[in-house]
Amino acid sequence: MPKTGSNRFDYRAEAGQTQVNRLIATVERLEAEFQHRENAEREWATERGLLRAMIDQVPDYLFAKDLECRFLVVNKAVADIHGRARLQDMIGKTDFELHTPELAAQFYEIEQTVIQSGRPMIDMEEMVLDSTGAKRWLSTSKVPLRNDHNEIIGLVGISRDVTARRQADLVREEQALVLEMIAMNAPLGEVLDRLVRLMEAQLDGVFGSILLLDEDGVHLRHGAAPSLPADYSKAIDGVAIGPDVGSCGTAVYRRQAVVVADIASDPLWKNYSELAALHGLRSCWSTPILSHHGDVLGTFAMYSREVREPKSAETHLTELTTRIAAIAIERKRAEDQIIFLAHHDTLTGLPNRSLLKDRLTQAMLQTQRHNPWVSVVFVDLDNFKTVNDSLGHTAGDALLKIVANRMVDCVKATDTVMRLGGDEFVILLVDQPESPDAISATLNRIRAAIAEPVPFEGQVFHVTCSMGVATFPNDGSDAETLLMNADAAMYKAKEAGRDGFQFYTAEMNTKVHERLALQEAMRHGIAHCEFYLLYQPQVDLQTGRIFAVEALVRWKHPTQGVISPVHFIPLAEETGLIVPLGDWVLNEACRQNKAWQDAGLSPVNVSVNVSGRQFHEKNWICRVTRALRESGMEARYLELELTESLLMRNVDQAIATMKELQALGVHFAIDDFGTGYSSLSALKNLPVARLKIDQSFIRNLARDENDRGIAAAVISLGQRLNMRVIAEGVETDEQFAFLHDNHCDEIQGYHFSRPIKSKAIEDLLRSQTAMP
Ligand SMILES: Nc1nc2c(ncn2[C@@H]2O[C@@H]3COP(=O)(O)O[C@H]4[C@@H](O)[C@H](n5cnc6c(=O)[nH]c(N)nc65)O[C@@H]4COP(=O)(O)O[C@H]3[C@H]2O)c(=O)[nH]1
Repeated sequence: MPKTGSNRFDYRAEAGQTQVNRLIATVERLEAEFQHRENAEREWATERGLLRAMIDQVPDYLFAKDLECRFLVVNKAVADIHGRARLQDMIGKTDFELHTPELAAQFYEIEQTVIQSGRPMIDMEEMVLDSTGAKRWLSTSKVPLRNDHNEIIGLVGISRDVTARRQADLVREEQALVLEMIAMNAPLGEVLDRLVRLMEAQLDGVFGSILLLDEDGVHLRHGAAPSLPADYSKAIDGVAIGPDVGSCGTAVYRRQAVVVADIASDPLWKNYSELAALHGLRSCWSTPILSHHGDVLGTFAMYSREVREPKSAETHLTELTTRIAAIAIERKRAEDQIIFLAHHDTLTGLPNRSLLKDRLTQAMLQTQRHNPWVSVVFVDLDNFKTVNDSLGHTAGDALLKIVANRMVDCVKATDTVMRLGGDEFVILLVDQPESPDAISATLNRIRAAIAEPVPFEGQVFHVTCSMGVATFPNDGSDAETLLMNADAAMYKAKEAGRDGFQFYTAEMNTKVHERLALQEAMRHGIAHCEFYLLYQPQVDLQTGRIFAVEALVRWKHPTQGVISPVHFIPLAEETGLIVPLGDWVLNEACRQNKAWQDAGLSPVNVSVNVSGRQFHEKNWICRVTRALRESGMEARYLELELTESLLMRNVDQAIATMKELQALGVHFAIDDFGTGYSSLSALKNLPVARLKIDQSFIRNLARDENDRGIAAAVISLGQRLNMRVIAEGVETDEQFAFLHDNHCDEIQGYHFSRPIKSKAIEDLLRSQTAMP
């Protein structure tokens, strides 16, 4: 560049160069700065974008509000829950534009507290309605929003949707309440009602209904439907289940859940869609309620006014609630069953003793108002014990059931037949006209019905009954007296020959007292040796010789004189006094027989009657061996007479006991043969040496063709079973001749000798010993 002549120029040029350089530097700096700022802005935009994406993708609700609680920032979740498509639509809004005034005011108050106090609120539970109107539970934290100068300029909030947890908690709490109700025996209707309401509270726009399956297993009955239209519930009450009976009838029929989303078009509802439409019901899903055994107890149905299906959470909740309904129903049924069992006899299903006084008292109260009579009829079966003992308990039970049904069939629906236990029944006849004839007509019907033959497992047996009647108000003014008097009348009917009835009369009470007195006197008599034995000879028909004597007990009462065993043995058996008395008889009979032998008389057997009560004593065998040991009499001279019914009660047990005694040498005879129901096979296995034909067949031999046939058959049967056959109660020459002609082995009866004292037997045996 030229230096001379151009100093100014140079200067200027130099100056210009510096300026340019500076400019360039400035431009470059600006450029760099600009670049830097651009970079920073780009980074900032990226960061903002990331931040936005982040807060929008968080499922929780995030927002910031200014001091007036207007939205400054919201994330997408907030816009969604409020049904806004764009985030901007939320900015500047307050809760008063989004929620009900009450809810908005509540939010406003809380937020102002946060802003003014500067203290955050953490994890508050609050309920909001979403854009669809559904309830949502939020767990919300709100903290103050501050600027760089630490001044509060608003608040920041974050909310989490805890609706599912909250619902589960509520359901659990409600379920616990319902279970508590079940445990506290609340009425079933109330429990089911609560369950339905629980479901309704959880599922929006849904009405619950519980139907119960009737005992007949076919019809559905109303259980609970607090929100369904009452007319609709009424219309479906009693509907029969089937393959196309709406949702519920079909669910029970199929034993599986049935979901009908649109009642109007579903074929399962073809017969009921009109009814549903009438009440605005559009969808129905029904779940069968199953017992823990898998039996259907009813249905749990949810109706809605819209076409819809249950969501999986709803199905889950329905299943859970249905299980609780099952527990409630089963519990109620068990309770009903317990109450029924407590008041009813399990065998016959009739009311039992526990209801008797109550029913009787009620009947008497009614009577006082309307004035007809109430009769209490005590019924006792006459020969039930024989059937039960000889044919076993199954036959006995079957008989009781048949007899119970027959009695029920004979009386009016308003009368009550009750079983007291065993073969004792009480019938309560109410609304009786004041006429003994009308009562007699009813009782005769009952008597005839019971006496009808009873077929059982190929056999036919007969029972009769004895009945005693006491009528209110004449025969007693309270339940207790009436029952006692009816009982006394029944005893009278027994005494009068059974198979009949007696009306109570005042004298009967003395009979009852007499019985009690007799029992007491017998106890005293045993302790004071008032009993003694008579002996009745048993004679061999071929040789005419006495081969045995039967020991028969007598009671010498200090004031009443000698009492026959017919009068005291049944009572002794009933009260258990037969055990000590029977022991005494056995010991005395053995002692006496040994004494005769020791006196040099030809040895005979001694036959002793044994009652069921004695035979079933645990140490019966020991008692017999002790009697033998103490008397010194050989076992082969002892014969024990057991009745046919006693033996048949438990044949195997009887055989075992008998065999043990037989091994010692003791013999056995079956007494009163022909009055029970021995089976031939049982008879064959019994270790019995002798059959005693019951005297009732001998008594009428001369007159009764049947009795002659029976006696002849028993003789032949016994002999074929290798037993000796003895006829008892032989009184007349004709009887004797018949038995002789029919080859009976032995006889016992007044024809030869009455029961006589030991001294008289001694004389008879002595004369026999002297005979060749
Ligand atoms: N009409 C009539 N009767 C006759 C004739 N021959 C005997 N008798 C009676 O018939 C009964 C026979 O005794 P059973 O059938 O064992 O019937 C006995 C027996 O079942 C029971 N019994 C008697 N003593 C005892 C005993 O020591 N223990 C037990 N468990 N029962 C006894 O009392 C029942 C009645 O005994 P009894 O009054 O002594 O009556 C006796 C006897 O006196 C006759 O030709 N005509």
